Amino acid sequence: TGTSRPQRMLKAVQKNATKGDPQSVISAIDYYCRHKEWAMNVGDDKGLILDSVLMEVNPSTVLELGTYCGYSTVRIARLMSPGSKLITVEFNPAFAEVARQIIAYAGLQDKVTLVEGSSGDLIPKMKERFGIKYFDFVFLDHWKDSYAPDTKLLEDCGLLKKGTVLLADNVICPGAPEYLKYVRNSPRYESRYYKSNLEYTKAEDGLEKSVFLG
Ligand SMILES: O=c1[nH]cnc2c(O)cc(-c3ccc(F)cc3)c(-c3ccc(F)cc3)c12
Ligand SMILES: [Mg+2]
Repeated sequence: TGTSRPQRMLKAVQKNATKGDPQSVISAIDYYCRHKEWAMNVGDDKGLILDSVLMEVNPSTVLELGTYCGYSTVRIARLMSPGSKLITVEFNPAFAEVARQIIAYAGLQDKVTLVEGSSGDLIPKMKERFGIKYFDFVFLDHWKDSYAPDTKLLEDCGLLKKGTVLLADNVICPGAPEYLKYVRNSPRYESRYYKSNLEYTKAEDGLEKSVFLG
């Protein structure tokens, strides 16, 4: 055994980024994944769309499903106002361990609570464990088959309010057809597709933005 891809990504951040500078962490990861070793970060193309939707919402509470190495966690938290909170859920302990270090290297650990476990188990515990009433913004980037069930679970747990924005990665590649059917056909959502590219490639992918109407 040797190092894992996430561990090599962390090394690249520690070598090439400046501690406490989130933009340099983002650039170091994008450079590494574009020129050295591909990895499933949302990336710089889709990342610009994530940034603009996030800034439009200016959320006080954010839920991220799927931390991986913390790239999108850093992208989101760097744009959040003082006092706002981001909860990010990661199932894989090895990913979570690297993500904690990348988030800390960016200096964003005070805004971010990283929780290890399954989204299906953790979503019903958000209110009691983290004192969350509602999420203003949800970034779905964990596993395509979980997007629809987890969205219904967020509704059932009363964690969405009128105006909450859901933004889902990979709705084309690898694709989340059941999720798209759900949010595009439900009268409770206003949805639109942002066409882009699969991270660090020329393949098409995109983000689906869905506003909960209450
Ligand atoms: O699973 C993912 N979660 C969150 N974001 C992902 C992402 O941004 C990209 C990919 C992805 C990987 C390889 C490829 F050729 C195309 C797309 C995946 C993914 C899909 C199927 C897999 F079997 C394992 C990874 C994920
Ligand atoms: Mg993704």
